Amino acid sequence: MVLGQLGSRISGALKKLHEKPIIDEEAIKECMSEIVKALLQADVNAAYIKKLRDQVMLQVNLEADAAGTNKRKIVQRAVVSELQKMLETDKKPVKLRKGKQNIVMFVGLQGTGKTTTIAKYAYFYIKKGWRVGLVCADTFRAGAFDQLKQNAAKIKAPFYGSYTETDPVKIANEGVEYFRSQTYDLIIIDTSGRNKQEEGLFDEMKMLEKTINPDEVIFVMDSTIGQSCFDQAQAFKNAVKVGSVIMTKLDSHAKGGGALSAVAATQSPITFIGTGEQFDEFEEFEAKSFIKRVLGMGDIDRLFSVVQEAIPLDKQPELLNKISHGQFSLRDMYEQFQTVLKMGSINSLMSLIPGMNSGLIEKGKEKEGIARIKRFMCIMDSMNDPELDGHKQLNDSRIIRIARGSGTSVREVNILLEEYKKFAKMVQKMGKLSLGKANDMQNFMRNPQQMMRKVQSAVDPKMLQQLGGSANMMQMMKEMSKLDMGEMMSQIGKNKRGLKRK
Ligand SMILES: Nc1nc2c(ncn2[C@@H]2O[C@H](COP(=O)(O)OP(=O)(O)OP(=O)(O)O)[C@@H](O)[C@H]2O)c(=O)[nH]1
Repeated sequence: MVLGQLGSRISGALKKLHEKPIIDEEAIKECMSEIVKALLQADVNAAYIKKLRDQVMLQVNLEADAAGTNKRKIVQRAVVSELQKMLETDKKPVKLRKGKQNIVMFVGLQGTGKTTTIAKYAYFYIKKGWRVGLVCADTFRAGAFDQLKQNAAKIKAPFYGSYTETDPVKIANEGVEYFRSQTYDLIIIDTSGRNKQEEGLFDEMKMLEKTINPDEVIFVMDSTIGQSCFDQAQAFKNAVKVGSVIMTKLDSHAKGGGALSAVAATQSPITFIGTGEQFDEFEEFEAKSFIKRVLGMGDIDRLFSVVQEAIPLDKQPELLNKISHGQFSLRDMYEQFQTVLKMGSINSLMSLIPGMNSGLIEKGKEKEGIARIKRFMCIMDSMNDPELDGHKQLNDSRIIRIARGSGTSVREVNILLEEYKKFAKMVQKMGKLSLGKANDMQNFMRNPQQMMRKVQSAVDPKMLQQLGGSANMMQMMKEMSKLDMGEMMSQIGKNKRGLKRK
C-alpha cells in the first residue's frame, strides 16, 4: 500500500492509545504528538497539521463530557475525519460517459510520468470495455512519439501521431477527427512537457485547449516533490481548465502525504494515483477509502464492488453453487484466473480487507505470479471443450500437442495439471464444509476461531503461508467479524442494483 510507513506510524500511535489503561489528556497529547511527527515527515504542510491537531483535541474535549463516550474512539474517529478533510475537495471531477465521445487532454511537466499515466488511464477504461484511442500531440520531446506508440501497442489501443509534423495543434485536431469518425468512447491527447514551468508550454496548452475543446483536462503531477506540488498545480490551473489531477510515483517517496494534501489545497480533485511503473499500478482515489486503507482499516464497500465487478452477476450464484457441491473443472479454473487478472493488483485488493497487511506479497513476486497465471491460461487456450469441462482426461500425446500449441513445455503443462488437482481437491473439501453457501458466511464471521480451524484443514499450507500465515488470517477474520453483517448485505444489494443498470 502506498504511504505504508505514514499509515503504520499513525495507526501505531492510535493502537498505543488503545492499550493505555487510562486515557487522560497527557495520553492523548502523546498520541497526537506522534501523529504530528509522522505527518511532518511525510511533508504535510505545518499549518494543516496544526489545524488537524487542534480539531482532534477540540472534538475530544467537546464529546468527552457526554456520559459513556469512549475517548479512544473519539480520537480515532476525529483523526480519520480530519485526514479525510485534508485530502478532499468540494469540486467534483467531470464524469465521463461510455457511448459519448469523451475527449481528455493530459498536461504536465516533463518526466512526471505523463505518457506512462496515459497508458494506465487508457488501460483502466479498456478493461471496462471502452473503445479508447491515443493521440500524440507532443512534438517537443523527440522520443515521445515512439514511447506513446509502444505503450499503445502494449495495451492494444490504436494510436494516432506523426513523425514529421511539428504543429501539435494540427496533429491533435487530426487525431480527434480520426477517432471521432470511428465513434471511439474515449480520445486521449498526450501533450508536450518542459523541464520547468514556462510561458512557451502554457501558450501551447492554451492553444490546444481552445482548438480541441476537451471535456476534461487532466494534470499529471509527480508526488516526489512533496509540498511544492501546490505551486505547480496552481500554475497549471491558472493556465488551462484543469478538471482533475493524477498523482504519480506514490510508491517511491515518503513525501507523498504532503503532495496529496498540497494538491487538494488547490481545490483540484485527485482522481487516480500511480503506484508503480506497470500499467495496472494505478488506483482510483477517493479520500475516505484511501485514508482507511492507509491506516489498515480496510474498505469493505469497495472490496464488494471490486469483486462484483470482476465476477459477472449471472456467474455469481453458479460459482457458489459449484463450490458448495465441490465441483471444479479446468474451465472454472480458467474463469477464476480471468477474475484475478481483472481485479488488478492483489496487494491493493488485500488493503481493502480490514486488518490485512497490504504488503503481504512482495512486489516482484506478485508480478511473477501474474505472468505464471497468464502462461497457464495460454495452455488452457490450447485445450478442447471436453478437456476443459473434465469430460475427457488428458493423455501423453495430448499433453505434448497442448505444450506445442501453447508455445510452452510438457513440464509446464504438467505443473498446471498438478496445480489444478490441488485446487479441485481444495474446492471438494470446501464443498464438504459448505463454505461456499451464503448463510455459512455468517457463521464464518460469528465464530472465526472455529471456522479458522476448518479453513486450515482445507487450505493448502503453502497458500496459507502466502496469505501471511494463520495468525494473520485469524486477525483478518476477527476484524471482519466486527463488521455489521446487515450493513454488508445491504451493500451487496446496492452494488447489485448498480451493476444491473450498466
Ligand atoms: N515508480 C513509479 N514510476 C513511475 C510512475 N509513473 C511513471 N513512472 C516512471 O517515471 C518515468 C517518467 O515517465 P514518462 O511517462 O516517460 O514521463 P513523461 O511525463 O511522459 O515525460 P514527457 O513525455 O517528457 O513529458 C518513467 O521511468 C516511468 O516509468 C509511478 O507511478 N511510479
